[in-house]
Amino acid sequence: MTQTIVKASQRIDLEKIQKKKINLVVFGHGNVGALLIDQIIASRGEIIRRKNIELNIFAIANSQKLLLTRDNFSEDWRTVKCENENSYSIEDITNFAKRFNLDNLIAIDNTANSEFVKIYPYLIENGFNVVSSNKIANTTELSFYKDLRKKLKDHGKEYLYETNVGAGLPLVDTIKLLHLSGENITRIKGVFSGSLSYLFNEFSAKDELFSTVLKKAIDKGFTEPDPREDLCGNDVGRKLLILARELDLHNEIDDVKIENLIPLSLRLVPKTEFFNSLNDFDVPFHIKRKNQKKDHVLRYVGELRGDLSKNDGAILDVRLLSVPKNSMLGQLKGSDSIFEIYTESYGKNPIVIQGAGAGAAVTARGVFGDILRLSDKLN
Ligand SMILES: NC(=O)C1=CN([C@@H]2O[C@H](COP(=O)(O)OP(=O)(O)OC[C@H]3O[C@@H](n4cnc5c(N)ncnc54)[C@H](OP(=O)(O)O)[C@@H]3O)[C@@H](O)[C@H]2O)C=CC1
Ligand SMILES: N[C@@H](CC=O)C(=O)O
Repeated sequence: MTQTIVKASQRIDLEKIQKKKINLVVFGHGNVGALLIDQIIASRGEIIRRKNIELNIFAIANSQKLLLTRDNFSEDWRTVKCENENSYSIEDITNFAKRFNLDNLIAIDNTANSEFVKIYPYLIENGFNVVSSNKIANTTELSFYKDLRKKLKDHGKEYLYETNVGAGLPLVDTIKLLHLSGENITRIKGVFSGSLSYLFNEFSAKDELFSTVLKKAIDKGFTEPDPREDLCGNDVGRKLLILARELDLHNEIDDVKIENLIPLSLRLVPKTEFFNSLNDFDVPFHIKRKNQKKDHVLRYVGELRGDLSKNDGAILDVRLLSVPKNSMLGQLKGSDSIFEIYTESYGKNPIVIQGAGAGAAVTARGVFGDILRLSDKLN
């Protein structure tokens, strides 16, 4: 009997020794970040059991406050008292990791902040890999994009961002693999935005006001933290640019020709005035809906085409189109995105990736997928 107990405890100790511990800091705990933290905490035991990988969230931060723990945060992380209520510096996190010899570090960016991405190089220098739902680092100047990749290479670190295009859909990885394997991608076309997909799918199918459907899209968490980023076309423009750069094309965001959906009268007004004036969308979009051919619907479509064998040969555009209801794009429902990927080997029939293109839960799940993929690679 005694012998059995000793053996059992020895086995548990051995499991502890073999367990791979991954140390995570989560920046941003809004719609996506908070769900991600909940998902990780809920799946922690199962991941230890199945993969022998222990996901340890040791830091959670927003723009003001930082929570740090030597143990893993648990379900009650929202009620944990912050010791420093006012501000923190990024060094508080890197120093904490050094002090407690934390390795296998992953920094997760669930902000939409354009300044925050400037911290990536510092994080990488200090031993962090990066996973991000934030699209900014991949869509600022090409020089930053390239320097970041060089920094990653120099420090042997990884940067994963599958959720940058198509939320939880396996799109970036598919494009990356096709391109790496020498497959010539000739064109990518689709409805890249989950929120605008929802907006036009609902608006085209029902007799509702544009502003009513828009408010629903915002409430459902499909839009960017600032929904004007979706409506002006920037978010779809960024997604196109991210895919273009995956194909080694040397484009900048200004190369994307974007049809801005915001009425001229609302383009320069302050945010509160914008949200108080959503009715200004109603008449112009009612006219667009009414003036279509029979059995046609509105879709906001992104397209990457041109001579993709040349670094500067791509044509990138984002337009509101009226398409036949029974076409592939016309049949979209809910917040589904659709991506048609045309390649040389697949000929006229594209590879099609379709599914929920927005929403906090699917996005958090996609970020979680990147964390697991990265965890597998770490020692
Ligand atoms: N919703 C979706 O379907 C999808 C979203 N994404 C991306 O996910 C990201 C997050 O979106 P969402 O959760 O809706 O955004 P939210 O606005 O809900 O949350 C953003 C979070 O980031 C924090 N934050 C802002 N600036 C900083 C900073 N400098 N340092 C640390 N934290 C900061 C905010 O904190 P504070 O409150 O202090 O400002 C907040 O906690 C965005 O980049 C979005 O593009 C990607 C794919 C799909
Ligand atoms: N606002 C975006 C969210 C994901 O990137 C969208 O609507 O697709």
